[in-house]
Amino acid sequence: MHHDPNPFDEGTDENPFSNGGGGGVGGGRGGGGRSQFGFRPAEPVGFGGGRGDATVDIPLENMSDSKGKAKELSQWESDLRRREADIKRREESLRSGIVLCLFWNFIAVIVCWIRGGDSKLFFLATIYGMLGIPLSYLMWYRPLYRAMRTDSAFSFGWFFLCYLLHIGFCILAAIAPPIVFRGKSLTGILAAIDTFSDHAIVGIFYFVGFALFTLETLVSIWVLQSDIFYNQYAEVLGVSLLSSSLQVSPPRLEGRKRSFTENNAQKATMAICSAHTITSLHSPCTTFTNTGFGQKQVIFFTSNRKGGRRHGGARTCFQVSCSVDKPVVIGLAADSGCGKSTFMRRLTSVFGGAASPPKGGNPDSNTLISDTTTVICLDDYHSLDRNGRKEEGVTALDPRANNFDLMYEQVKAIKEGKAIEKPIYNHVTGFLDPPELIQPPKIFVIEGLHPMFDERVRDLLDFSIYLDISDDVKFAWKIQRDMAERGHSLESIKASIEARKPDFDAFIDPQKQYADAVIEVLPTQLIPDDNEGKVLRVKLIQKEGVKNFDPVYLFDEGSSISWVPCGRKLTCSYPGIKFAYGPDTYYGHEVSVVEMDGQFDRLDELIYVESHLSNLSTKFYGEVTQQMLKHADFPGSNNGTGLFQTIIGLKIRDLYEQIIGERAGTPAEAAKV
Ligand SMILES: Nc1ncnc2c1ncn2[C@@H]1O[C@H](COP(=O)(O)OP(=O)(O)OP(=O)(O)O)[C@@H](O)[C@H]1O
Ligand SMILES: O=C(CO)[C@H](O)[C@H](O)COP(=O)(O)O
Repeated sequence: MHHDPNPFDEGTDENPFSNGGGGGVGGGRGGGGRSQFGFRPAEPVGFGGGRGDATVDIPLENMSDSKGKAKELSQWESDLRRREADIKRREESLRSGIVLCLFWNFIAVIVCWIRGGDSKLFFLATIYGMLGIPLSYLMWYRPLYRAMRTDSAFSFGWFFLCYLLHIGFCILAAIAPPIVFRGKSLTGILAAIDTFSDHAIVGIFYFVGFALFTLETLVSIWVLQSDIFYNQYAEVLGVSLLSSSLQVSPPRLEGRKRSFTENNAQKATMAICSAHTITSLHSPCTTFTNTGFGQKQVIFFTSNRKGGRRHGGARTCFQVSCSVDKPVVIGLAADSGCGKSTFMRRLTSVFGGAASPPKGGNPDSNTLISDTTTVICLDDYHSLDRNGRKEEGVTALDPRANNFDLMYEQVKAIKEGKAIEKPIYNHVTGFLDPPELIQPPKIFVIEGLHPMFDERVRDLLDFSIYLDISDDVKFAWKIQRDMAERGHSLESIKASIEARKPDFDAFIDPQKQYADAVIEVLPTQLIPDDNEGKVLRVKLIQKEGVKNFDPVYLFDEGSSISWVPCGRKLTCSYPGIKFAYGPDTYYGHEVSVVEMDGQFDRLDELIYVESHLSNLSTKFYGEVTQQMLKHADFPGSNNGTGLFQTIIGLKIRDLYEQIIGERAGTPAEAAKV
């Protein structure tokens, strides 16, 4: 009999090995309909009963990688220092210029006085010189210097006003209108013409003075109006605002540089910056800050050599949006030996890197760091070491053996972008080792027994996952690992599982009600009375209504579906593969459940299954299959555990990108990793 179990696909053969066949799309959402697919009380998901200005943004690059970010900021600062030196040099030449002008004015007036001019001219020229030279220092050179050193807008404003007065005086001197003593106290053009007709020598002195004042005027105006000057200053201002928004002190460039580049992790607060090019009709690019998002964000436009190009009247500027780096925090709960490490390896791989323990640190550290993620193990918050637990007669699962206050304080600190000194529980010795320094990453994962146990810690999580491994499967996995890899006897493994069971039920298992996604691993239903535990039935239980998380679905969102993909497009050997999808309730929450029972024969054919799943948050067609093939040797790659762990990894990447996009006030696209 041919029965097409997939109503949406032509030519899919029935799975000759499946127990009961596919059955097509479940009819209706009534009890009978769903129980058919394993979503009903007969086989509850578990579940606690009941139901349920003309700008165009062009993403240029993302600087939120912490190493890239530090490098970028360090390059930025050295560029800034160079530009600051440029501004200072220019201002120094201008001040030397006015000193020269006034000195020459003094000489020229003395020559004029000697050639029969009025002695009062000499006194006036002396006053100009004596006042002008110190005033230029006090009124604009020093304010500029101060503005650069203290980032004070007031100093900058004062400098600007005095600088305009300086330019005004230079113009007046270069013209020398015949107001006082026929203007001869200043060596401007009118006085030069006047004196030249009387005494050619004096006239020449005056003409030179006129040339000097004119040059000083022109250079001063050029410097002031120059885009470079303006934007350099804007940049000085912008970076100082950025630095102050990051609470970096002292507010000197040297101080900032130290903070950003010397890995002074305890004090420095990191920023996530997204750089975009923006085509702006404003010219030049303007500087502004946006102190939204809890006073922690600064956005400014700036032009530089790379970004300050003009395109048909519009200017391409850099827009740099920075927000204080508050890592996205993920919680992963599971009992020991339930696949947390395997899941973490899959997650890290989704972000394109491998994780390793902190370099040069404790070789028994439980922490894994990659470019994007830092995974800490909550075992490090055991307050009692192995002996301590023995003496007190408590297991590691008992809250009394764990320091939740410290866990909360430290997860909170990381979430605020601060580094922490986290303790280490040494699984080799059973002692608590000296702490290790943990820097805030992009994604901070807390994995272990209790990530959702303490309400304060739970509230810090942006997303939470629970790996729910049924007792039989857990037992099989534990035996496999602890006997083969850790040399434990079968009896000791059994005894350990039994001893932990009451505390597991009391303190670990209840956390699954808080999880945004649960991966539930059960024995297969495809083999009647299976007791081998090799073939698994795995459910991905996804909470509805979680911010930045759109549940994955099969075929048709919200419907109930049972699907046997085996046939022409997917090779299956006994006992075949069966998928199901449908809505349900889980601890009173609306959930969507995707289920896979069985295992893949050929991983490359997974693309066929992938193409029928939606909302996968992949970046390209086939990414799930690619990830699975990449890690074909990881435990669970041939079944739903690997598939759903990979999918959750992609969803976490998507969630991260959305959160960062929101925080930086830029399109989520900009935060893509
Ligand atoms: N999806 C899977 N399919 C089959 N076996 C698995 C799967 N995941 C894990 N295992 C088995 O369980 C063992 C423990 O996995 P893993 O080290 O990832 O768990 P863990 O939760 O990190 O353990 P622990 O907390 O004790 O360090 C693995 O060695 C493997 O034998
Ligand atoms: O449940 C556990 C989580 O990994 C461990 O058993 C607990 O951390 C104690 O470790 P150990 O047995 O090495 O003293």
